[in-house]
Amino acid sequence: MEAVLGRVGLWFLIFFLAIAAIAGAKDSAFAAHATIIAMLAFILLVVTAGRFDPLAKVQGIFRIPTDTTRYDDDPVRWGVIATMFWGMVGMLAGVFIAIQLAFPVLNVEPYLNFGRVRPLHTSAVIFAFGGNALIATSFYVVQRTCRARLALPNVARFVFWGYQLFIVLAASGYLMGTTQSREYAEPEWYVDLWLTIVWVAYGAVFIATILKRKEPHIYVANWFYLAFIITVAMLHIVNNLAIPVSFLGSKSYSAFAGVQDALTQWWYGHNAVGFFLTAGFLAMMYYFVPKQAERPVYSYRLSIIHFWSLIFLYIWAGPHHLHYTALPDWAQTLGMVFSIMLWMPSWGGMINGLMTLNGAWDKVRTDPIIRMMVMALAFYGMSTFEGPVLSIKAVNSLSHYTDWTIGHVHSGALGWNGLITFACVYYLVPRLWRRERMYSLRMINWHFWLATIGIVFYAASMWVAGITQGLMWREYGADGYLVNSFVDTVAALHPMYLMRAFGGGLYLLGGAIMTYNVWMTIAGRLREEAPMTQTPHDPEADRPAVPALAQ
Ligand code: HEM
Ligand code: HEM
Ligand SMILES: [Cu+2]
Repeated sequence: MEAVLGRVGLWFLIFFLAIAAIAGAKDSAFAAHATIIAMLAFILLVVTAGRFDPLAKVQGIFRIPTDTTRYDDDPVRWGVIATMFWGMVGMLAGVFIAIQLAFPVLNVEPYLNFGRVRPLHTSAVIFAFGGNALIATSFYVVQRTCRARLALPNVARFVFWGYQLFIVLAASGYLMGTTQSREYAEPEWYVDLWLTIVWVAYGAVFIATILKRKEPHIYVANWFYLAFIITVAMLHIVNNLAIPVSFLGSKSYSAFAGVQDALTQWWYGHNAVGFFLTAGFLAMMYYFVPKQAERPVYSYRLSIIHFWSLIFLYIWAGPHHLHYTALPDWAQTLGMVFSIMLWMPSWGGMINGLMTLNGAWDKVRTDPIIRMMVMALAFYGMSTFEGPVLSIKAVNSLSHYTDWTIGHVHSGALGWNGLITFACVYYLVPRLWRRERMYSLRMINWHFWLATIGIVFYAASMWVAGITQGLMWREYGADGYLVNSFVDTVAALHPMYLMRAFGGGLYLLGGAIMTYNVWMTIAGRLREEAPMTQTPHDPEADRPAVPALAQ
């Protein structure tokens, strides 16, 4: 009873403070966010006071089995559902902005213009889709590899819900036009503070679980998760150092200015790629690829070597985003050199993943989940080859500001992050909901092909678009004047933008098939379908020869 009263008091306090914040708000976005908090606190207040358990309802709708195993998997199940949900939102936003670039009339002012939906897309896919996948898989993996139940179970639940609140505040903020204008870190100061609290809690749960492990060894996947959690905390805090104009308004000013600010932003931005989109996803690879292939990791020694070299090199490569800017020349060259060196540890990871399939390569033909993992690793290898090439100053003078960068981003994002996440979800759902297998393996195969063909359309059209742009911008006539105006290049890109939108559409369609497949699996259904392999065989030839002779 006292516990209930205590929680009612807490929600009431938050509700009261939020109402006060609405009353004193300096701008409408801050007031809107305070309203969201007030509504949330009010709902939780009523729910707690009424002793009504909405979580039980949610568990029922998603048929979440009550946990009787030795592992605490509820936050993992919610995380998988959140991954699917935000993935669809983010990809839908991606397709929408892709179509906007082909047909500018679709810029619906003010809420759905390109400038507001673009960060919605990038944050939804990276932080909401990727972030939920990382949190969910890390909670799953750390328990298995440490043979320990999740430490601080209540904090783990706070991490999940707190992170969803962060996503909602960030996304709604973008649509209302509040932004710090820092790429991949657009949310304003109070949303950043909230994320800091959630992230520290996340680190606490993860580290505490490792500390109570019953397995003496710390498996390499946990090293990657740990590097991801700690480094992202550091990046997030430093990049977002800012002074709010008012404690009741959304506007703030960065602690840095000029070229220092630029360098801080790309130290952050580049390492968001290195530690969020790479180290975290390599952790997924190190657990789920060996599991699905039923083979040990190819080389444990290689995993250690490429781990340390990856984290040491990544942190210095940020200046490759600032070639030919006010940044000192030596710093640009430093960024370029470290980027080229990064090729090796990156490929170390890819090789370790691919070679884990040694002796199991036939599974690429028979197992659509393995096939997806192999394609993810192939794209990881491709984008980490392309990256060092783009970092070379001579290449960057052509590629920078063009769609080549966008193509590079998406071969990594769609090919590597997207495909490895899908494969992990396909691995997890039957296990988490205790089903025999996914509802349909053939649908996984469809998803694989739609996604792969979609990426090919995306990357190929952006290479052509980028090089076209780059060459048109630097074309001089005999008179010494530029030949093309900017709008000429825009017109030239139209067909490429249509192809990109088409490719993105295929990728999204694959995601929709996956959502259906996951939904049906959770509902406990199994699709009647022919097996995935139809290797022709002669039944006569299979009959043992000896009994025939004995006749
Ligand atoms: C359905 C698939 C997708 C489509 C159609 C799509 C489309 C787009 C478009 C049109 C842009 C803006 C490009 C520009 O400003 O010229 C963009 C940017 C971006 N997208 Fe996607 N996207 C998709 C999926 C994803 C996924 C799954 C991720 C990450 C996991 C991702 C990460 C990014 C990033 C990081 C940027 C910013 C790139 C930069 O600033 O250089 N996208 N996307
Ligand atoms: C060895 C690894 C890699 C290196 C050296 C590298 C290098 C680069 C370079 C030189 C650029 C262009 C900078 C510019 O001209 O503005 C770039 C952009 C980018 N790369 Fe990579 N890349 C690597 C791997 C990846 C991977 C695996 C991903 C995604 C999963 C990725 C995501 C991005 C993003 C999001 C941008 C665009 C940033 C922006 O301007 O908004 N990179 N990268
Ligand atoms: Cu970079």
